[in-house]
Amino acid sequence: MAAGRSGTVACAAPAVPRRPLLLSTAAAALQPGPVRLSRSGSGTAAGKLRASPPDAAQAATAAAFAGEEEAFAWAKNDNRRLLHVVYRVGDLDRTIKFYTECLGMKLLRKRDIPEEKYTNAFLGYGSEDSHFVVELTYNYGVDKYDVGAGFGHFGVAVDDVAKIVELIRAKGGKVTREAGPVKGGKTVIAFVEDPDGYKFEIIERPGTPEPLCQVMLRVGDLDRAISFYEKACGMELLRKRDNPEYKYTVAMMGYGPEDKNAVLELTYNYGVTEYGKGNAYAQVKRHGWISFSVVLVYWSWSQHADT
Ligand SMILES: C[C@@H](O)C(=O)SC[C@H](NC(=O)CC[C@H](N)C(=O)O)C(=O)NCC(=O)O
Ligand SMILES: [Zn+2]
Repeated sequence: MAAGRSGTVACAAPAVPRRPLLLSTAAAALQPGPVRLSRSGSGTAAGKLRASPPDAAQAATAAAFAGEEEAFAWAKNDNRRLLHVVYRVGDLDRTIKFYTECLGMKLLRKRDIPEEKYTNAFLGYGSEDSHFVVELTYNYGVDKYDVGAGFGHFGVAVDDVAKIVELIRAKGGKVTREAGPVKGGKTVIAFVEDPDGYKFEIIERPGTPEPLCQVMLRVGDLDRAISFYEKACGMELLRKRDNPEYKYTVAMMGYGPEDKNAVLELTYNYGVTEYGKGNAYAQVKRHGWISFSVVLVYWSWSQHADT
């Protein structure tokens, strides 16, 4: 059984105002006025996060933010980082084996939620308190997902790309692009695929403190995407580079220098304004877009709502 793939990128914002946070971001532009976040239903992520119009009490709380500018200012002034990226896999042990034996990640924790019929596993290059990690979701009985083109790749920084590529090949991993300088640049990269077909760009960047260094998403309008991640998520545009020879522009967004922090790599391919439903990308973009800000604000809120 296959299902559309979707994923979200979550952030932590350890220090946030102690008032209930209302989602008042570019995402709320889809609904009049600020909206409140809540968990409901029993989606794969232990209840889907929903944004819903506020009732009178919530509207009163919304006064806590004088307006959109203040809400955006909050996003900008917060001390935050990219926390984890969550996506679905068809066989948890198969993926854990590949990520630990071929990509050098550690299994950080695993939790089974039988009542919701899914199991999560967190893997990364260090503790979740200080590193960007992956959160894998296995839904009982779903062994295959439709991986399409809106999601581009994860980036893993290593000391020696060629060596990692040979290790992956020796272990039966799928190398889709041999080690060598990136087209139009100098950085040595390679591409491999994990057992579900998610692409990993192996990037030669010795000594980085954050080996899981990129999530690449293809976007249909780069300026719109940059504005969202700046305004709604408080990210900074770290670098923008046009590659006319290869007809794409890339923008790196994040909360700190690219060589020390995980970043969102937004790729605009000339003339491609959306990544079709057929490959389940629209909801990944929309889902990632909404749940990105929802998870971002929810995470902050949930950390303080009960204190
Ligand atoms: C900055 C670094 O992390 C990159 O990922 S650049 C790699 C480069 N990207 C693209 O070409 C993006 C456009 C492409 N049409 C797409 O949608 O993925 C890349 O993949 N280069 C290929 C190579 O062989 O160098
Ligand atoms: Zn990349």
